[in-house]
Amino acid sequence: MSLKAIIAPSMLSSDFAQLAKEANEIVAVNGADWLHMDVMDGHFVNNLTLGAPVIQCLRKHTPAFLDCHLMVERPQDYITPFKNAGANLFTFHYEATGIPGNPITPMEVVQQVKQAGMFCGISIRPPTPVDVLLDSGLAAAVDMVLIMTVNPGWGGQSFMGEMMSKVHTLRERYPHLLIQVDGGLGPDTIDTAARAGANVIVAGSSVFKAADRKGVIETLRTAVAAHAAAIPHEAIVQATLRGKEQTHVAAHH
Ligand SMILES: O=C(CO)[C@H](O)[C@H](O)COP(=O)(O)O
Repeated sequence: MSLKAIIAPSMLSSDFAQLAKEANEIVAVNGADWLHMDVMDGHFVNNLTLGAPVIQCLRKHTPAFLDCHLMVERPQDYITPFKNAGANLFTFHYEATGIPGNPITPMEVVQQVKQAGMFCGISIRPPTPVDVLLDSGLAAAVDMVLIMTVNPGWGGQSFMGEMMSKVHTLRERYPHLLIQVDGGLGPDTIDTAARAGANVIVAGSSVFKAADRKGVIETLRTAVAAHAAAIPHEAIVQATLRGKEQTHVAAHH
């Protein structure tokens, strides 16, 4: 089965006190593909959310694909804990590496994530130009690029349409790349992102605050599918579909 769009609701907007229930429902009942887990350390961003212990607990309750977005300093310190906790995808920030306090290069982090056996994503904040991912070979080395469409830290912010030029540049250079966008995505902004070439959509408040969560997820999927080709990353597609199927099976027993 092919997949043109990956819809990843941000669990930051769910009820953390009922995380496992919310996670399984959003996949098995509402049709999401991934669970987007916002990991914030209170240093790289001002907010503090969850870490590997919560991922490990959640993994015991759901077989769904766990898309972990690490908004943390020293991302390399989290690779083994997240792998052991059951994360599928480990996305770290370019800006957290290659700096005086953390001189490890982003490419070294990519290699370590892959050696650990996870898919690897790299993210850039709004002020960071997309060029840093191009000639460095980073966009070609990772499984996914995450273009932030808000300043990371909080859900419920407004979508920054001016980030779409980054998505467009990446899509032109890398027709097969998974390009994730995160921040302010919903039915009102999805067409702009889909037209630019995004095919992995994080949506927090627009999904979890909706009366019809399934309808919002379907709207996002349809908009992306209108512009996207089938995702050619076979390993990620298989892991996604396996996670969905097993979540459906578990929910109906
Ligand atoms: O990474 C994030 C914040 O840093 C969140 O994933 C993002 O903001 C999603 O929330 P919303 O869809 O409500 O904007």
